[in-house]
Amino acid sequence: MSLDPRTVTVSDFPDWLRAVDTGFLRPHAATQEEIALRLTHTDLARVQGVFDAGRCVATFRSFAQELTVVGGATVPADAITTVTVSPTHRRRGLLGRMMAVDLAAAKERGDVVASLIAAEYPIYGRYGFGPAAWTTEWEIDVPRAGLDPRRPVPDEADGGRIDLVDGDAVRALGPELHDRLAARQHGVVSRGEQWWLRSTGVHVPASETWTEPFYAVYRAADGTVDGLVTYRADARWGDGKQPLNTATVSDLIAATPAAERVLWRFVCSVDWITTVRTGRRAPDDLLPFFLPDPRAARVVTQADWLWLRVLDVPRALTARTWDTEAAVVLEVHDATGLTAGRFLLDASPAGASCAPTTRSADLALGAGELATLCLGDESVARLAALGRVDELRPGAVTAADALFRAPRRAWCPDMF
Ligand SMILES: CC(=O)SCCNC(=O)CCNC(=O)[C@H](O)C(C)(C)COP(=O)(O)OP(=O)(O)OC[C@H]1O[C@@H](n2cnc3c(N)ncnc32)[C@H](O)[C@@H]1OP(=O)(O)O
Repeated sequence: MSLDPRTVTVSDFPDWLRAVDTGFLRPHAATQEEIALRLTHTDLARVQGVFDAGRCVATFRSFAQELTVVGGATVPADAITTVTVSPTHRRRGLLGRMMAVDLAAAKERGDVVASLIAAEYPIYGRYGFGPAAWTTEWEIDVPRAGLDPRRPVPDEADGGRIDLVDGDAVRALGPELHDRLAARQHGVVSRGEQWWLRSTGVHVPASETWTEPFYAVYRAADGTVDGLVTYRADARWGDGKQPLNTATVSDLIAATPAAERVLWRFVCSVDWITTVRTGRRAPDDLLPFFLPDPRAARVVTQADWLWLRVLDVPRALTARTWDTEAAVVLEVHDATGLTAGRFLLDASPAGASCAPTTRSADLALGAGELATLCLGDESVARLAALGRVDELRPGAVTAADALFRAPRRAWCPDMF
């Protein structure tokens, strides 16, 4: 089999899109207009394909992204997406080949991490990725929640207000609000203009069906837009006259916990809504505790979500903040060589330094474990108990465990 791996050209692009649809098991429906539109915002230099007798059989794309790390700073990330290999060509190393090309380019460019949402858990660990942010979805049994249906939301004491708005308003208000979320929540990834156009129904691929959602913004007492929720409702009735509607939230972002509280209570207060599906939230989301009976929020999904791969150890570890003080020498094993080495991390609440060292190592770990730890969402002690972090100096696990932890869980609200 003579295969041609290459960077995709404009003339390759329609067949490349066809191959993506094949890999993701969906009917190929892209129109000429859609293909032309996608080309306007696709950096072809970062689109790879493998061709067999002129036909695309493998796809891979990356794009520039900013990732918020612990403490609110952002680092440049190499966001990987649309990874597919045709079922006729799987398990011949095509993904491995495309991944190596992309990660080498990302490292060369100066990206600090690579990021992706893994379709299946077993795929990406071998490339040095690890799950760095998990996600939880709840279903709220509204009648059980104990909220008072006679009260307006927000109540008068709040002083703020909620307005139903349209997609134009969301595109106007959303980016600034999202910037404020990103500044306070590690794990958040940047949303470019395309994200807003797609999520408000302006640019929807032909393979997807668009249903116009409801959008509501929360303005605090001083008029600042502090929150935005997007939800859709079904039309289920029991006995023909008993409303049993479910509201499914596709996005709820807020700049303050007070705004989160008002918006969740608002969705639960909509007449006819008896069930609320929350969409992807952080595992430690405040949501259940906004309800008088937190047990009314039942976990329906809990899973790994954002996977990271560290490309630059010193920059990944110095960009974040640290709540305690410790110096630890990490021996990083990385079969690809991208980050292998021994690094002295000297961290304190005042800042951190991290650089290659010849000192003896305190802890040994793989690149995937480092990725899993870097947003503070996993415990060093747990990884040590699993045999995935080796303690080389007594006490190092305890010290590193306290050091790496973040006050709140990481949260990546987006699929990309
Ligand atoms: C970020 C994203 O886009 S996530 C979406 C990923 N894509 C999909 O899930 C679509 C359906 N699946 C596919 O298209 C393909 O099976 C892919 C892309 C996942 C893998 O492509 P392949 O070319 O078969 O992978 P490749 O041959 O390079 O395999 C590399 C290794 O990963 C392993 N591997 C690949 N996919 C899987 C999987 N789904 N489960 C377990 N192991 C896997 C292979 O066995 C191989 O292992 P080895 O190195 O020990 O021999």
